[in-house]
Amino acid sequence: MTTASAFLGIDCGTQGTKALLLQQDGKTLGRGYAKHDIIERANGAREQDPRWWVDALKTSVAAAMASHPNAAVQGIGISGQQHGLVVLDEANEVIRPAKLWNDTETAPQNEKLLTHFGGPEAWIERFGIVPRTGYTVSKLLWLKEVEPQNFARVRHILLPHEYLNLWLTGNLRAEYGDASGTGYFDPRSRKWIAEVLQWIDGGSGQLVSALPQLITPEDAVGKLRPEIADELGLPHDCLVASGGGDNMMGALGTGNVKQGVVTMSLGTSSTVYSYRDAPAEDRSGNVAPFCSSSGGWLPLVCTMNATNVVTQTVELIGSTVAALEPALQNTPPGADGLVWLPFLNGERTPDLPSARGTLLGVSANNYTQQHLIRAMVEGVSFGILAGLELILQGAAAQTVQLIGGGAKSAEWRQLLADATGATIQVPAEEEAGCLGAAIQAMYACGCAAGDGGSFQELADRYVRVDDSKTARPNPANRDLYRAAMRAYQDALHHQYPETAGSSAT
Ligand SMILES: Nc1ncnc2c1ncn2[C@@H]1O[C@H](COP(=O)(O)OP(=O)(O)O)[C@@H](O)[C@H]1O
Ligand SMILES: O=C(CO)[C@@H](O)[C@H](O)COP(=O)(O)O
Repeated sequence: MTTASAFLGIDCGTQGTKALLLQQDGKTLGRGYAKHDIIERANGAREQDPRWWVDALKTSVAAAMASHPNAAVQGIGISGQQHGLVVLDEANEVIRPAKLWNDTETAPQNEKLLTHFGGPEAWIERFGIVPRTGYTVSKLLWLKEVEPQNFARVRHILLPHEYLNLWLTGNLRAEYGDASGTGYFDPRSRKWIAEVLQWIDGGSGQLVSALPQLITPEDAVGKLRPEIADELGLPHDCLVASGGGDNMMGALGTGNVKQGVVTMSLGTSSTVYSYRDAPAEDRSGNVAPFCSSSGGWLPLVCTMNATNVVTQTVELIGSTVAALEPALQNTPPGADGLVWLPFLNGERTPDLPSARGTLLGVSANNYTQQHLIRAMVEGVSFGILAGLELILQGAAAQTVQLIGGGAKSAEWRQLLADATGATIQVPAEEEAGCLGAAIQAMYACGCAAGDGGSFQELADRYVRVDDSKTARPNPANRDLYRAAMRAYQDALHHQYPETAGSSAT
């Protein structure tokens, strides 16, 4: 009897790493999870040591393999939080903790980069992207200015999923999707922007020579290093796919590989994205013009404050995420006038890297824990719903695939359905980043090509909706949410007048 092939999809998110062991027939064989620490400083620094991700990968893979230690794992795909800067010396050793996608300490450096090359319009014309604080590029300039000794030691620059691929295979590689979030990669031509890197390193060539080799998202990075295969208990011929950014892998895992599909993720960040056959061009920088990891593009809007705000709020009131359900049931849309701008650590969209949170409209009749929870969920939601409008370019939302930790909340799903008028669907595989990474591993191993297939064919085979979680809009609530969203926008413009008139709000 031949053993069925299996694939590992691993998602290194901000709060933790998840592993999914999937049999080729679609059966889930196991899952694992390991939490990450995060270094947070009041100046906006958000950092993690890349070696923590390796430890979390080992723990989560061990848990996923626990009940099938002899699974015939043919391929691995790694999905990773985007934009983090991993810097390595000539021995491939980590020089300092990685500054993450939600680090706002580098806002001054981002401003310098924008200005030096002529502002947002000029960036779009010349490079196809407007860098926002959080993208990798400002972290490089920050390192040069603030830690010159560390900068001088840099020989390799990698993103989080690329670092894990290096650990697995020994190979330094990048693929288009995640590379397109660096700010030094032109998403139109799919080439590195040497000019920007040369300005940062003063023309020494240090940074260009530190770039990993680019491969297509269909290519593999290589085979597991034998000692790593032994440590993880995996076959020596197991292939490591290119992997990619967590949003690109989330797209594969939600069937977002053709035009018209919309995915929203409520993780530490909230994101909304929709596959396109042509590059996006948004001169404001609100819509990130990223490449997809399926041959096209993935315009995306990201806010920096989502389930991190949920976690901190429920902890503050000595509760758990279960508190969301009664709070949303027992309070009306608009939270009786309580508005929360949830910018705990600055914001990317709207472009307010130095912003902090604001509670407005506190009164005797809304000063309750349940109102606070509703105002928090509404604040997080209304921010990303403004992004949904940008992604849809004026079209009405019909159906949205909802993923990430927040998708677990039935009342939050209903709020999104009522506020948008769209049907909110949740994929049967909640860990869409893991599924997307496993799908990519299957692709790299020829599981689709063998059938003359494509990512679309694999998505058709493996992506399912969990109908029991579908939320349909209640028209009775639409006007209430319209008013609540207007109140949120008014509060935003009041607090941050520079956002008035911006399309991201
Ligand atoms: N039932 C729930 N309702 C609302 N939020 C939830 C629920 N379950 C988990 N979460 C939130 O989701 C978070 C994890 O989201 P996740 O998408 O895994 O984040 P990341 O990928 O950034 O690590 C948790 O920390 C928690 O705040
Ligand atoms: O910065 C972005 C997208 O541009 C974030 O979406 C990160 O990719 C982090 O993702 P999560 O940890 O929230 O899943």
